[in-house]
Amino acid sequence: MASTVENPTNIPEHCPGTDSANAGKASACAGCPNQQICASGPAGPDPGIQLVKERLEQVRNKVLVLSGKGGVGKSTVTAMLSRSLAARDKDSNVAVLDIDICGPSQPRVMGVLNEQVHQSGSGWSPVYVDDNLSVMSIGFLLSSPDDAVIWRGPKKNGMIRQFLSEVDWGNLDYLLMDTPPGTSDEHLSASTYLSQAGLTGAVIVTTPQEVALLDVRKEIDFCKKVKIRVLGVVENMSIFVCPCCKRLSEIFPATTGGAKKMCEELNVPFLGSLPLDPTVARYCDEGKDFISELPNSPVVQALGEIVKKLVTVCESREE
Ligand SMILES: Nc1ncnc2c1ncn2[C@@H]1O[C@H](COP(=O)(O)OP(=O)(O)OP(=O)(O)O)[C@@H](O)[C@H]1O
Repeated sequence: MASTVENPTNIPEHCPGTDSANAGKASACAGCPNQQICASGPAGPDPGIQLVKERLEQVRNKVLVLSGKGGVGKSTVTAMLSRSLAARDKDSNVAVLDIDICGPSQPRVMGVLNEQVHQSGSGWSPVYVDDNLSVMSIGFLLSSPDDAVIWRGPKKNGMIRQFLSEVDWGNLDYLLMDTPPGTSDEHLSASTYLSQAGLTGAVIVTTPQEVALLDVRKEIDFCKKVKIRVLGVVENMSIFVCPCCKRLSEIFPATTGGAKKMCEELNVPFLGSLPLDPTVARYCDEGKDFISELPNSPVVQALGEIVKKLVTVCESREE
């Protein structure tokens, strides 16, 4: 669990966590390369919090991407936002950290499925999608994309700590962190480790129907409880434009007014809506950059507006 861990697979499955009174002393600790460090350290705030703060000092905006429900397009939106942020200013540096430990999607969506990460003296090197766009994901550490990651909380916690404290991102303008749906171990770990590092806030992705919005309200409540600023809500798959007849259909009807109305009620920024476009799904499955290939698509146009708002919201904190 400490910064000296050489290989994340060394972390015992039932690791009690470094801030546990049992750290280094539990039966699960036997054989762990960090047993002595954990046993000798004071049980108190995790030293990883300071390591993360130091490592992310040169990352200007740290943004969590959250969703209440699964399958609403959070990973897709994370990838789209990162590509769009990187494309709008070639002098900026953007990165995606995939902390969806059990369901990493970023290697596929970003088109770097078979890449591997390398370790250097200054930490893990992320995988570069473009000169100014990089990705780190547990997917790069698995021997096959079909491998299942079946880990309990403390082990996920250790992995997230490593990702946040040991990746050599260099100078970054935006680090977008793709999380699993809901509010689980990964979210708690990330919010704890980022607590001193100056987390900019969270973007929440939803679809328009009430069943998804219900969970977004819980996500917003989670953010309030752990003091994460809600940067805004993106409504994904809001409308479907038929590629043949151009008719508009609401595949997921906004029976209660959709995300915009909810944002007004809860007084959080609404960043915009993205249409449902089968080309997007196909391009993401193939890991292709549709932003540069389909600049006139309604999704890319809408994305441009969302990114503009997101940048304004992020910069407003930096005054
Ligand atoms: N705007 C869109 N138009 C068309 N397809 C989309 C759009 N957004 C997402 N999709 C597709 O919807 C599916 C689910 O998206 P994605 O994997 O990003 O969801 P998710 O919320 O990250 O899911 P989970 O967190 O449960 O893994 C994917 O096949 C993706 O290509």
